[in-house]
Amino acid sequence: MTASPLRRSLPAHMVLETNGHANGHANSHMNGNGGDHSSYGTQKPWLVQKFGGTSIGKFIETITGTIVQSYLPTNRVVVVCSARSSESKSKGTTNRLLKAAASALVPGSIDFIEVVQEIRLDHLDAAQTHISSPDILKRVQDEVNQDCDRLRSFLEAAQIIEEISPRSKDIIMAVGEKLSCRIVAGLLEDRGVETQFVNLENVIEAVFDVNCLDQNFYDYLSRAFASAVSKCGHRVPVVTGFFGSVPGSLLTSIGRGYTDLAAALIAVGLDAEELQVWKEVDGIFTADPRKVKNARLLNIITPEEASELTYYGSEVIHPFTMEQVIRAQIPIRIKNVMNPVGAGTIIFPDQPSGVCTPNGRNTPPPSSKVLLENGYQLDLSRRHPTAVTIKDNVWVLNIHSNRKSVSHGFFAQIFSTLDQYGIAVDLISTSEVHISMALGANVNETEMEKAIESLRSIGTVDVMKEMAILSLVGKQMKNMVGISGEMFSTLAKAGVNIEMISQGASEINISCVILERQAIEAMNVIHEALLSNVGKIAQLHEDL
Ligand SMILES: Nc1ncnc2c1ncn2[C@@H]1O[C@H](COP(=O)(O)OP(=O)(O)O)[C@@H](O)[C@H]1O
Ligand SMILES: N[C@@H](CC(=O)OP(=O)(O)O)C(=O)O
Repeated sequence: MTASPLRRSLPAHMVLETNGHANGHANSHMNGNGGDHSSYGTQKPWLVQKFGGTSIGKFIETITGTIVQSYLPTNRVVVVCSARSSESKSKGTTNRLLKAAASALVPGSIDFIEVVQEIRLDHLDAAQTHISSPDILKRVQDEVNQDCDRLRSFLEAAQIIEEISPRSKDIIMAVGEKLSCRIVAGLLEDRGVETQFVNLENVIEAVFDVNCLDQNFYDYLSRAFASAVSKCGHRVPVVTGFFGSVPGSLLTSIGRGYTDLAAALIAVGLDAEELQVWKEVDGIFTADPRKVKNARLLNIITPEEASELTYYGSEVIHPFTMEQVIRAQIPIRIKNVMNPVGAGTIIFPDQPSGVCTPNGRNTPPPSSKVLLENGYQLDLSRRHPTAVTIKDNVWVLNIHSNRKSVSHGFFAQIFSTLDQYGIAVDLISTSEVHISMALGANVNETEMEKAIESLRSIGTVDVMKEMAILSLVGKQMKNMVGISGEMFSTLAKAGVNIEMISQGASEINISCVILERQAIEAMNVIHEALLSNVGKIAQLHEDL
């Protein structure tokens, strides 16, 4: 066990040396006394902590006064910040910045000036409220004012040229993470922790093809990020979760929630012992705890399960995060800023022993065993589903081919049309002349209508809106005879009409499309039947 009150020990193999191969370039700025490259603490393992925007907005005192500090005796901590949201993400700084960008494009509009001022005041107010040292406060205020002045000039220039490219939008969005880091670093300094502000905005120097954001790209990023972070010496790096310049733009290529990925890549580059994603929920539950009263906290979950859950509605962590960290065999732990002593949920692979990691290291035996030996009460061998999730706001498209002959080319035409309008398909079910697709309606409605119009040249198209995808996820489900039968008969008994079924594309997920208005009820009955009494369910499958 380590000295920290908040964490339990991790397997010895996860305590690793500092990365020696980082070769990226950092645009880091000194905060305070400058960098110290002394060897202080170099033996301590790296721990990467990512804090979401609403956590920084609401719980900055706990983060800077308790959470970060409690790990300093045992770890070299890296703090990665999202843009602040003082109420909810929808009213947060990133959304305000995107609103300002849109308003700057309206000729003659001065709304963006007001938005910049709101952002400025929000951050100045946070600094004033929480920082007691006049010197530190003055420095943070100057930094906030400078960032906001630059932002305003940038938006004014954009209005003159009447253009905001995807790259410019990224530059605008980056201000959110910079301001957030200024405040967090200032508060930590105020509480006696030496910090260094690290801006990842200009770290990517190599040119990558937008169509080729492959593993080489992510490996490059993790090296570059680690290089920037490891220049901080004994200071705690406070790192912008924004990183640029991603080919095709960060917003388009990675999407919102990119800070999780930044933290994951830093953890990989530093060979960290753990990546902690701090949220306002105790971890990953058997169902959304806001919607299912009896949802249980899961102490461990595999990355595959976590990915399925995030893609299908339980967006606890950005889906790209898992693969990167897991490739490097680094556990991810979801923890709650409102309950820092809680163990959280650990996301960790259950690969067989002796698997070689990409850097050639021979990994020790499977995680659950190793973790158990080290004091965790974890078990990945559950013989019941792991969780149920719903994704709302889904559209279903049923297309019936108007061809009278063989159907080749039918699917190709459909997918090229969807591609043209940037529409992603969540679920699919087909016959030779018929296709049903569930589409996550995060797409632009106008684009969707245009795509549907275009698809009508291929066949008859029926559209159903206000649908939801219900997914039952579990690593062990492939071995559970009759589980889909139980799922669908449970739904039938509750009077839930099933529009479409998809099973088999992923061995660990059974999904169906239902009416959105029945989604919460459906999730609750499935939870009650298949996830509440897990002892009984396991026994049932043992008997089968
Ligand atoms: N299976 C699940 N386990 C935990 N949280 C879930 C799950 N499904 C959905 N959620 C929701 O995801 C949200 C994630 O936590 P939160 O920190 O509040 O989000 P954000 O970082 O987006 O502000 C929670 O509000 C929770 O209700
Ligand atoms: N600020 C960004 C990045 C992010 O990761 O946010 P959060 O960690 O609060 O989900 C966004 O709003 O998308």
